[in-house]
Amino acid sequence: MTLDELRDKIDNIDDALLKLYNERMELVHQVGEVKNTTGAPIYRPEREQAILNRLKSQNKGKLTDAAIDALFLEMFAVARNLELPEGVAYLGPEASFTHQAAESKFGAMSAYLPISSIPGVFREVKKGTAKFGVIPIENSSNGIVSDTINCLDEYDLKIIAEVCLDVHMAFATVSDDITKITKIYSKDIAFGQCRKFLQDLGLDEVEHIPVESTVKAAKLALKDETAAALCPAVAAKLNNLPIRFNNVEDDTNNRTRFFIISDFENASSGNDKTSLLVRLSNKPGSLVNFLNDFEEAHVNLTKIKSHIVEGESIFFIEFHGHQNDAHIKPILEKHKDEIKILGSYVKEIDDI
Ligand SMILES: C=C(O[C@@H]1C=C(C(=O)O)C=C[C@H]1O)C(=O)O
Repeated sequence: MTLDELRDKIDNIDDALLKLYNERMELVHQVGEVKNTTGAPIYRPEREQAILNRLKSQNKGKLTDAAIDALFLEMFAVARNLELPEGVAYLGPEASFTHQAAESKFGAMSAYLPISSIPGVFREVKKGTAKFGVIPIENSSNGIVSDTINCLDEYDLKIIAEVCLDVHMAFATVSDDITKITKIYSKDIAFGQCRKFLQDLGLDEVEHIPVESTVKAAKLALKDETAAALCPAVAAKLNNLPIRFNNVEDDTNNRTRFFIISDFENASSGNDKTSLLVRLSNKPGSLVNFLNDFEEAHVNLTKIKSHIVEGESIFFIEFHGHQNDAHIKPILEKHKDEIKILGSYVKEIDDI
């Protein structure tokens, strides 16, 4: 086929897609009307996951699973935004990893609100400035984010989804001669994450200047030919700062898990995880007794971390299943005075 013939065929497919998209949006609108009569939330992550699973299982074409996610998640986000524009507060600044996590769920059409602290994200969702909040919960190298646990304890909001991102750092500078670099800007934690790379390039001895965000690091490095930034590739691109090396972190499996919080509870998807905060009485065996109930019901516990809130020890616990599942509900009911259910949501990963 000639180029023109191929392009004619593509144009015909795009025309058909446009018609189908509009037909689909009309149906989503009708679903929205049904939801409005009952006050049900527009966003249903478990329904979106079911659609993605179905499509992936029947897919026979060139699209990979990741490509199906990318195309359809964006379409879901567009559909929801046509129904009700979504405000998404995230731990900023722009181009932070949390921003990337937010965009992976809420697409290009949502109204994003960068917030400078984790408690600030919770406050804005509670006030209703934003319908959704996105915050980090744990990193594979640095562990649990205490601020997030404290806020989950303090605020009456629900975890409605989890997102896991690979965390990669880039080394970016306007200089084309690495030996002329005299200072490196980044977040304090990132210098430690890239220590071996800096040693290998003889950059461990130059001045390391910690700044509040990697985006700020990129901005500062742009103005100075003797400076470089350690920052996510998107932060460098956003500031037109040339990337010299990609993936410079020591642990290339470095991952961060994020929670999406809102003011509603998800229905069961059949593939869920639940997070709890547990305050047990200070008696011998109370933790073992609590955990035994899960074992007896064959519930797969995936995480247990102790955490101190205002001098008091609490446990952050996660398990496979939904809070309304028949084998889980009685356990949560039995311990209702000791637990705070933080949310049940579609399981994206087994554990970080
Ligand atoms: C249309 C619905 O609402 C939203 C949009 C969806 C979609 O575009 O398919 C799916 C789930 C919801 O987030 C629905 O709940 O079915």
